[in-house]
Amino acid sequence: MSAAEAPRGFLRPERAVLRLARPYLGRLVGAGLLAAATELAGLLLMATATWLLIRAAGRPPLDALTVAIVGVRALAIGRGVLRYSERLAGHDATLRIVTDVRAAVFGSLVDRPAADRRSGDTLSRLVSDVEAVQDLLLRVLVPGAAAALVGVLSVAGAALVSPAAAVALAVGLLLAGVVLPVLATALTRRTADEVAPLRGALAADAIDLTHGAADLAAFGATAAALDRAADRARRLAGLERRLALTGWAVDGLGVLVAGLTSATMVLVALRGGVPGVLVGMLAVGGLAAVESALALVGAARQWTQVRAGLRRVAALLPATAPPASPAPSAGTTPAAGAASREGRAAERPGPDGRPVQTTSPDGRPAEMTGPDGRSAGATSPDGRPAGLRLRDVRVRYRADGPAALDGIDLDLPPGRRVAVVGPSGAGKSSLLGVLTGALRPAGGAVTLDGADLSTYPTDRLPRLVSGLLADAHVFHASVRDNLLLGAAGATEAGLAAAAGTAGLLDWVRAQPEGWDTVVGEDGGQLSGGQRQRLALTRALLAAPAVLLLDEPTEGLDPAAADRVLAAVRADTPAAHSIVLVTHRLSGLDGYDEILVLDGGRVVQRGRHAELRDAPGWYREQWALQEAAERGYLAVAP
Ligand SMILES: Nc1ncnc2c1ncn2[C@@H]1O[C@H](COP(=O)(O)OP(=O)(O)OP(=O)(O)O)[C@@H](O)[C@H]1O
Repeated sequence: MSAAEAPRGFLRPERAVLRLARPYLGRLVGAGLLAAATELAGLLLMATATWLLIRAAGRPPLDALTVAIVGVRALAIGRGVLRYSERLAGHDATLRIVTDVRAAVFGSLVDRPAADRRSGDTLSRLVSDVEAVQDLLLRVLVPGAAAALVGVLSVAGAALVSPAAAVALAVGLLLAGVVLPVLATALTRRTADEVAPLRGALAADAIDLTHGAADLAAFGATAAALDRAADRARRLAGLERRLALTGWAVDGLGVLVAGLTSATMVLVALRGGVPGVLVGMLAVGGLAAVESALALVGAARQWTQVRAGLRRVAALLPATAPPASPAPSAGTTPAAGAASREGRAAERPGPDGRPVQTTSPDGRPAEMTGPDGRSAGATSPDGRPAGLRLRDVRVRYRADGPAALDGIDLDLPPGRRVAVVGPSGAGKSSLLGVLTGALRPAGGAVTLDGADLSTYPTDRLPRLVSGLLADAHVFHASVRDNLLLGAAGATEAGLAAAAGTAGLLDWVRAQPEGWDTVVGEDGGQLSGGQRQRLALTRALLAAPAVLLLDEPTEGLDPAAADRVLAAVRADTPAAHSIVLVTHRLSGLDGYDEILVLDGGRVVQRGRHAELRDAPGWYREQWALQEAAERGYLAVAP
């Protein structure tokens, strides 16, 4: 939720939350009184112990000390009992209130349109944001109220002994309980405001770097993404150091205020002729009172930290302003850095650290180059680069397990379009894994323009061979940033062309934010089909020389799938080859070769018309899909 969604106005979020606390007001006040009694017991304990020590130094008869000795013991034990009771009462009241708040938030979320309910966001509101309510009550309100009450009572107590000392104490308490908390909040607010989104962005980085590792590697963007995450971690560490330093400085000032208050009380009491024993009690009592007021510094810090969560919770509670549409939050665009906006220089650093143009976003074919970056060595008889070649490739995931690929031969000269089909588990995705270099074959040879694929640097290979692989990760970033991952310098016209091919353009244009629409964690704000179209657009925009597509139309209805596949084939530059893995056999008639895999072996290969007429898996599947689709078309609107 954006800050725009938060209810505004003085203490509006706090008031909205506390409205739900009304039925438990008695319990809350009880907890506050117990907290104040605990602090007072501590203060009286110090004062009584001081009186006892000073009197005992004069060796009076034991009878004269008995009451004080019993008082010290009773206060020491009583303070522990009071502290325990206060915790019990405070948590009891707070957990009851939090239960009600959680129920109200849950009810409000359920009533919202599904599009507004991102899973991560929903969970965060129910868990961490509602915990902000708990912190407000237990760490801000209860200790704050207790410190204020103890302050008033201790000033009144001091006034009975010495009005001048009471004035000094009141000034000390104001400094410790009002000025220092305000100062601490003012000094840390801006830094604390930067820390929260940065932590969120770093958490999103962690998810994208793990879940999106395959996609980052496929587009050669791993190093850049790691650099960005490291940079964010460095910035966060710097901010947290600054917060800690400010905290220490404020704590130091607190100790100074306590010492100065106590010293001033002693001086004015002595000048006023107060007896020595009472002066000692004033000095120690003053120290204890200021120390309990210093708890307000921590409470104020806590308050600034929980306000963002409180605002989000308050926005969902009844009788608050209806929430506005969510806006993209800053700092949660991990892929954003990978891809910069149009107009900004957006090149990816090459292996030597200098920027390189990684793709051909305008649709020009990426040039086939050898592992050393120079133009390709081996050429086919007609003089064109030889492209990818697989010979007798074998893949085994476990040494003692069955072969996932067994004796695969494949030629992919530039411009060739090959489809790979077969039953589930036949080895189709494994074949793509071999082509990207992600899977090292146990036997056979994989060459790209005559050079062994494994000799290509990992940052160069993705520019030549990449695409839409299984379970493509969609980053918690804008549509634009998700797309620019594979083609950092792409223009808006390039984005529109690729999105048009994948059938995403109309949706993008219909969004108020257009290319800047944030798609949510793992594309959670998109439908399955939109998510797939986005991943396909990204693959098309990267425009590698060998485009790999693993089930690119998954989640699309048959008619849309046919449209997208035809557009992809038509719009892919003629010199680029395509390897399409699909369960769908329609639309394959334009492919140069279709491989039917089963149990890791090529059981049939040829063009669509040949395979359709030959007995085997392909013909059976074709007949089944035809019949199913005739049924679909008969009922489709
Ligand atoms: N990471 C892995 N570890 C172990 N075995 C694997 C792994 N990935 C795939 N396999 C096995 O290799 C074989 C081929 O799997 P692959 O994913 O290539 O098939 P597929 O044709 O793409 O299947 P589908 O159409 O269901 O996606 C299967 O028997 C599968 O169980």
